[in-house]
Amino acid sequence: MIVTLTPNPSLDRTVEVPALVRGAVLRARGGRVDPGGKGVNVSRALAAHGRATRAVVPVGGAEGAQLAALLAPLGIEVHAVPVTGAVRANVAVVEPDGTTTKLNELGPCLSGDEVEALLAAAVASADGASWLAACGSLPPGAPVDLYARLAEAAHSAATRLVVDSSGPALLAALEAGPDLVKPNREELAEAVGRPLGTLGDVVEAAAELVARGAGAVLASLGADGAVLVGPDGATYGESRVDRPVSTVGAGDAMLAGFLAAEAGAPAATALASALAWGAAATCLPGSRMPAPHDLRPDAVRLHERIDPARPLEEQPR
Ligand SMILES: Nc1ncnc2c1ncn2[C@@H]1O[C@H](COP(=O)(O)OP(=O)(O)OP(=O)(O)O)[C@@H](O)[C@H]1O
Ligand SMILES: O=P(O)(O)OC[C@@]1(O)O[C@H](CO)[C@@H](O)[C@@H]1O
Repeated sequence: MIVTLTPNPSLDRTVEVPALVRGAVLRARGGRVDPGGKGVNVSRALAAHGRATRAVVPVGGAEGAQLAALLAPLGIEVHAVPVTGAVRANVAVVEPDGTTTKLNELGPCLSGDEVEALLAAAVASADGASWLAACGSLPPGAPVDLYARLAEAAHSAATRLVVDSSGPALLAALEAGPDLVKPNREELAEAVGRPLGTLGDVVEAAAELVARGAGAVLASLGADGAVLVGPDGATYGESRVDRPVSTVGAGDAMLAGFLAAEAGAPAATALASALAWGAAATCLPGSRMPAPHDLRPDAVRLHERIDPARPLEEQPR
């Protein structure tokens, strides 16, 4: 069983437009609504592969009811923690070349009691699980050390903790010694306080997070692939996709692929699985999560040695 905690889930509305024009009224050509939030997506990807997963989420308002309704048929055990505020609605505006602009709401303000109820639900759910994946931004009202507070409970239940977050929540979690963190390039750069222009920069930054408390770092690099840095060194691979349809949730699919393969597997096998799931997600609309028939193991290439001077693609500003 893999348990996910998404303290700030969302209804993800994807809107397709001919071109994004500031200040204009844009008529959508198509769209879709997905249940969202990073941990929810990890659970969706695992469930699409027939893996047992439980998603712990706060649920409130009409959006919360819709989120629960969208999750109900997916084969995910949902542990809904009732909250007063409404679950947020995030919008992704997609242009024909796949360029995606995301508008993420702040999320509802949780009361102290609601935060404690969410933490208690995550701790109880994680008992006996192989992994607890604590993912995404924290809603207003949640303390910055929310993920850090999970570490002790997870470890005393012999459950491994992976944290996929950014900014102060990621920094606070590092100090608590999570087994794994999954920053993307921007989040890793922010955590070490310097830009990352080459693969060597990424490996160095990931090693710094290991030195600061993480058991291992799975750094996702968009079109440049991913690096896994742990006690046994660094492994690098990439997954080439000709025309990505939507990269929203690709990092979540990738983390799910890693966790699904990880039990007892060598680091390279888990990384290859992560890359195959991540690449598959980029070929699907909105934040649709890949099923086994969507996987693209042929797109994955693991590198025997890492070229530290290899430049990374220009990062969009
Ligand atoms: N343009 C692309 N071409 C090929 N693979 C991609 C591309 N973008 C993403 N991927 C795959 O998806 C993985 C995750 O991508 P990325 O680093 O963008 O994650 P992320 O920023 O955490 O995404 P999100 O927050 O939307 O889930 C990459 O490591 C790679 O395997
Ligand atoms: O605002 P956060 O919590 O950082 O990210 C939320 C989000 O952008 O992440 C997922 C894609 O990874 C989407 O389902 C969701 O809308």
